[in-house]
Amino acid sequence: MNEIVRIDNLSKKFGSFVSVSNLFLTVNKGDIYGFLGLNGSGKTTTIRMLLGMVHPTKGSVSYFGKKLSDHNQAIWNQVGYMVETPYAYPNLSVKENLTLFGKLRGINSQRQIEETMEMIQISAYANVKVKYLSLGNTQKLGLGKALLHRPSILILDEPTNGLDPSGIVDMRRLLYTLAKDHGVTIFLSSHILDEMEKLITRMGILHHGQLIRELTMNDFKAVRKKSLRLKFANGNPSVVTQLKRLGFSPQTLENNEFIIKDQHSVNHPEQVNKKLASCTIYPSNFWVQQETLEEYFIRTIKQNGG
Ligand SMILES: Nc1ncnc2c1ncn2[C@@H]1O[C@H](COP(=O)(O)OP(=O)(O)OP(=O)(O)O)[C@@H](O)[C@H]1O
Repeated sequence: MNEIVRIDNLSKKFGSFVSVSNLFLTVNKGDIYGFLGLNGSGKTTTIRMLLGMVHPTKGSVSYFGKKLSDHNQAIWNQVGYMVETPYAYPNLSVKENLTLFGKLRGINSQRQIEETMEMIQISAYANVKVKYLSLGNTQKLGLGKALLHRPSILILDEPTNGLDPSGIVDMRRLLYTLAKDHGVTIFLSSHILDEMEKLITRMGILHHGQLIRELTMNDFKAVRKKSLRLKFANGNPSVVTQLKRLGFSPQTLENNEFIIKDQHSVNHPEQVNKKLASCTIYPSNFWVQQETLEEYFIRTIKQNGG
């Protein structure tokens, strides 16, 4: 089945405050779905409803076509999650912790524990007590707990929270490997948009509890703004006139930098370069600037009332 999660008209009110409003969303097999939103936009509330930790005011959540309910506990055999820095016993080693958490889930196979440690790339620390682990490795261990029963989908709320830059990159690579090599579908929220840009295959932007945009990474690559940038080593007051004479409509930035935005030029920078050279205009830097996910996210939020 392609559709793993379906969120259908989901809303949550706390008193009169609407935290999540009329949310429709699907997560398909193989997605690495980035759930993006500012602080307080309703991401955690949604994730808690996905995990049955918060009861929706309205709407439903389904996994594999079956609605989440108290009578359908078997669903949790296929779901793994990490919603906050997960607990581990500090005086037990990584392996002892996973063995213990495995037993609580009815998993007694040492092989499965070893395989889990390989999946989360922590085997080198198998015998290290958890209290001596870095935060990055503690988060990996949390992922290991979530993966012990080999779920089809992993739901993660801010998995890189508190990690240093190298821990963040490590976590991104690990999640990519889990999706690519182990076929795990991932739904995750994060604030670190430049990392998300390198990882996710689809995204939903949540704003004031509403899903204001949903698109694939390929859609994003097609719709993001692009412009041609020219930078000159030295100031030349006639550049703008020369560029206009060549048919361009340049905008001037600081530091002898100019932007050309017309689509033909952006799509054919080599033709622009040729024209410039024919008039002995030689920029020291010449490149196509693409809107980053962070810039696109901020633009989308602003278009929706900021
Ligand atoms: N139990 C609660 N009672 C009252 N209001 C709540 C409760 N839980 C969340 N909220 C409110 O709902 C809104 C959404 O909160 P939520 O934690 O889901 O946002 P978030 O997008 O996860 O933010 P962050 O990125 O800061 O974690 C916030 O305004 C928050 O104050």
